[in-house]
Amino acid sequence: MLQVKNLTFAYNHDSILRELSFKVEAGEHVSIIGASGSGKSSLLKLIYGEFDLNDGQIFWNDTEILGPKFNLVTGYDFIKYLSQEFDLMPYTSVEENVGHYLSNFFPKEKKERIKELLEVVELLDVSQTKVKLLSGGQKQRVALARAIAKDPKLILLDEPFSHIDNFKKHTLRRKVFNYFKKKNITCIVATHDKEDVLGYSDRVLVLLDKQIIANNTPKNLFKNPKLPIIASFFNEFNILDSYGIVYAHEIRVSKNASLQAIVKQSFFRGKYYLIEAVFNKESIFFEHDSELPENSIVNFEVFRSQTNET
Ligand SMILES: Nc1ncnc2c1ncn2[C@@H]1O[C@H](COP(=O)(O)OP(=O)(O)OP(=O)(O)O)[C@@H](O)[C@H]1O
Repeated sequence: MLQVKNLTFAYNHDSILRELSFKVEAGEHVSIIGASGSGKSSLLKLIYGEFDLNDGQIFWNDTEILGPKFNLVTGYDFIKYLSQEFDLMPYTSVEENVGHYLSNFFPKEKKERIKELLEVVELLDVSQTKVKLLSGGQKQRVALARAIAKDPKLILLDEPFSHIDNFKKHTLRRKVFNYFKKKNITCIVATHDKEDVLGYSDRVLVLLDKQIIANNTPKNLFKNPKLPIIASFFNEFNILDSYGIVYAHEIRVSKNASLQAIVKQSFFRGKYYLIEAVFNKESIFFEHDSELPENSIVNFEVFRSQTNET
């Protein structure tokens, strides 16, 4: 189990993270979300032991994670950290990069393991290619395979699929996250992408103003977003008097409804249109199954299909 106790950290004078405390159970999948600059990457680096804390402690079971003041070599064998820069060996092949930390004593097993890893990240076809010739997305997948090569106990991923195209992203994400669950690898992911969270994360930590302002399941956060920053992670939303935060999918056009708005624009979104309309002199957004004519008046109501939980 990972335990973060009262962590405070500053790069310079002002702290960027203040008195953070949380636990992550073995095998759990936790996401860290928050605006750009809220400290997600820094928190992962601190858990990895890359910096010294100003205050507080981090433990993996009984081992205290210590920074460079106490360790000559950064990091611990049982933790892998995949940063946004991939840190690969450009002039060697994909296979050699992935096998870099694997023992050479058992060449047959090593080869099989590399094959298994390249299957997970879908790179078998470029196994002999030099890394410098790969695209950004392919490099990210090599880095991912290398990070999981020795089955760490804890893996820290910083926006792990950010460079990967949408064709691959869905299957890759499924394969990688399922692999962690199967191997009971604890995983902490800093992400801006709700697709990394929904359906995969057991819990989400929300960073705001240097602190964790929510620590809950994706379902509870989605159903009951207490703050705009949480709602905005999941969908377009509005703040309406007497309702509070209302997602775009919680507004329904209905002839007999009492609220009225004037349509400004319809945006095609695939399965639906996102409609921008003016209500009480402010823009509101809602989902609708067809385009609506500009300047038409629509009656709408707020409906919430799910009961909110805390
Ligand atoms: N090496 C550094 N030295 C000084 N300040 C830094 C350093 N790295 C990050 N910061 C600052 O710390 C704060 C948190 O940065 P961090 O990269 O952890 O945020 P983030 O939430 O991961 O952002 P993003 O989502 O854009 O990756 C920012 O104000 C950033 O400018």
